[in-house]
Amino acid sequence: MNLREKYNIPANAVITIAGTVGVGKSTMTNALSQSLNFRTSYEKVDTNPYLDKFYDDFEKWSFHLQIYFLAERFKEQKRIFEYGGGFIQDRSIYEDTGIFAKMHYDKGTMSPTDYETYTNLFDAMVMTPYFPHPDLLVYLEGPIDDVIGRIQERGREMEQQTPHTYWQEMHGRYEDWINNFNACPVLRIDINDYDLMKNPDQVEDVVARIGYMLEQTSHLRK
Ligand SMILES: Nc1ncnc2c1ncn2[C@@H]1O[C@H](COP(=O)(O)OP(=O)(O)O)[C@@H](O)[C@H]1O
Ligand SMILES: Nc1ncnc2c1ncn2[C@H]1C[C@H](O)[C@@H](COP(=O)(O)O)O1
Repeated sequence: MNLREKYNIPANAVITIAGTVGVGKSTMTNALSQSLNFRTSYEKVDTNPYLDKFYDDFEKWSFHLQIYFLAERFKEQKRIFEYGGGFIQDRSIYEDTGIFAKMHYDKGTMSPTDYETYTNLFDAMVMTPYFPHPDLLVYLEGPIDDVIGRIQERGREMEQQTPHTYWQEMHGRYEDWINNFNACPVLRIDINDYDLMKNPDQVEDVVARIGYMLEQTSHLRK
């Protein structure tokens, strides 16, 4: 019996992994998709035509980048729907508006007009009864120093050169955001409770918790 069957996880479940930059979403996405035999939906960083420019000049590029991410995530959402689920998604669409766009607007690096245009578009596309929400959002959290350590270790130059205050601000915002998030059920995971790099077998604990959480919230899907 595979782990998906062992922990009663429906074959059509859609599980999204959320959390701040560098916290370990892609690593978790990869581990879960392998153990559940699910498809993946990754954020494509290397082919993003705006990301480098954005880190170089937030003010100039934040609107372009948000529109790009929104289009990419919406296409992915469609793909997940067309396959009928069975996906692990690396980052949720909710973080684009709830964390990134809002933070840049609040900090003055996205203009009020651009922010309004973006949020209008986001709400029209996503906040409708037709938009399928994930069955579960797995939220990865951990101390800011660990997160910054991982960003440095991963080695994306644009992120390494970004001041630590940017990541600290984001980290604080994530805590507030998740405490108020209610679009779908949430499973919170402390990154120091697992080390999937050193002990890949620990993914079974995560799968067990996901199975339990999906069972507890199954009435929401019927
Ligand atoms: N459990 C872990 N322990 C130690 N390092 C980790 C762990 N999970 C991820 N990492 C490392 O942290 C960095 C960021 O991980 P990644 O999965 O790319 O994060 P995200 O997708 O959230 O930005 C990578 O260098 C990765 O190898
Ligand atoms: N919506 C976004 N706005 C700005 N920057 C974003 C957004 N979504 C992702 N990013 C950035 C943050 C990182 O530099 C890369 C990839 O994120 P990661 O958390 O490492 O998967 O894209």
